[in-house]
Amino acid sequence: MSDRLLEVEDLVVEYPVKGRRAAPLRVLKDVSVDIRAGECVGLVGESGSGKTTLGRAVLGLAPVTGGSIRYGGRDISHLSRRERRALSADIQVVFQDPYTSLNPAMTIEQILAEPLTVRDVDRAEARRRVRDLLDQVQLPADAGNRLPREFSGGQRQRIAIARALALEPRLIVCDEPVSALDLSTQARVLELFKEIQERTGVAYLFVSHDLAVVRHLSHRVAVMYRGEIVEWGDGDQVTSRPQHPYTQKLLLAAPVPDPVKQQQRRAERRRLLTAQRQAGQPAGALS
Ligand SMILES: Nc1ncnc2c1ncn2[C@@H]1O[C@H](COP(=O)(O)OP(=O)(O)OP(=O)(O)O)[C@@H](O)[C@H]1O
Repeated sequence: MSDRLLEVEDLVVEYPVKGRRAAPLRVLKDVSVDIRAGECVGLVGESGSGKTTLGRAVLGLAPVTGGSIRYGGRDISHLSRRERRALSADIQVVFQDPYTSLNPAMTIEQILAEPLTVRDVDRAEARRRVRDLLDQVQLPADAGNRLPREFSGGQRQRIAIARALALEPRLIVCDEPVSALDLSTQARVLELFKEIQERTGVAYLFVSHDLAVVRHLSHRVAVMYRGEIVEWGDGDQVTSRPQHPYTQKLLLAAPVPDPVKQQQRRAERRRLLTAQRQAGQPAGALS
């Protein structure tokens, strides 16, 4: 049996375009990637490259027009609503914006208990589980009585993570979960993601435009460019010694705290762009 939890093979996602003869917009082109149980796979690429669409396809929220997505060996590319709902205990999501992803009218306890009570967990048990979830994301027990607006961005993202953990999923699609946070909050929330993964063995598909964020967590990394995966492999290899010119540019564009290193990278980036221009290659989106 395969040790793959999720297998995406030759995936194509297309959106219809208005106009009778217009060809559909092909957003993902034969994308193949897989995630093992307990693994973090980072998905990087610039804005519009198709990262979110891949995450949405895994969640059943994007139209799959070719290829397949298998979870635990079962094809989940075209599930009915009922089948998809049953799968939501296994595959969860944390969205980018902690300000819009939590219902502002519900208390934190109601938000965290909802997925449990929908599945007939009794109220006393749900209350116990909510306390445990708050503890897992390092929020105090009395946070349950409060509303989302009473929390900072980082705390709200902790609540969103707790909600995703409520049903003990095996896979969480994390769609830019730290990019709306300031740098020091980002670091703390990333540590939390890491700690949860080590403790629970949950797998992540971790979407980010920021190679530094992905490097911190990912066992393997896939790099997307214009709807295709251009590089895919071991996280250290891809983020430190990338082979594809697009990944090299992505790496060189990442901010570096050390100004000397930053200057070296700028010089290296200029050399790379000049070499590409001389070789007659297109400069690419990052130039
Ligand atoms: N519902 C939709 N209908 C039509 N086109 C769409 C739809 N959703 C996404 N697209 C297009 O698909 C392409 C990829 O978008 P996607 O959001 O997956 O990129 P991304 O890499 O996640 O970018 P970002 O980092 O900005 O979120 C874009 O050109 C986008 O305009």
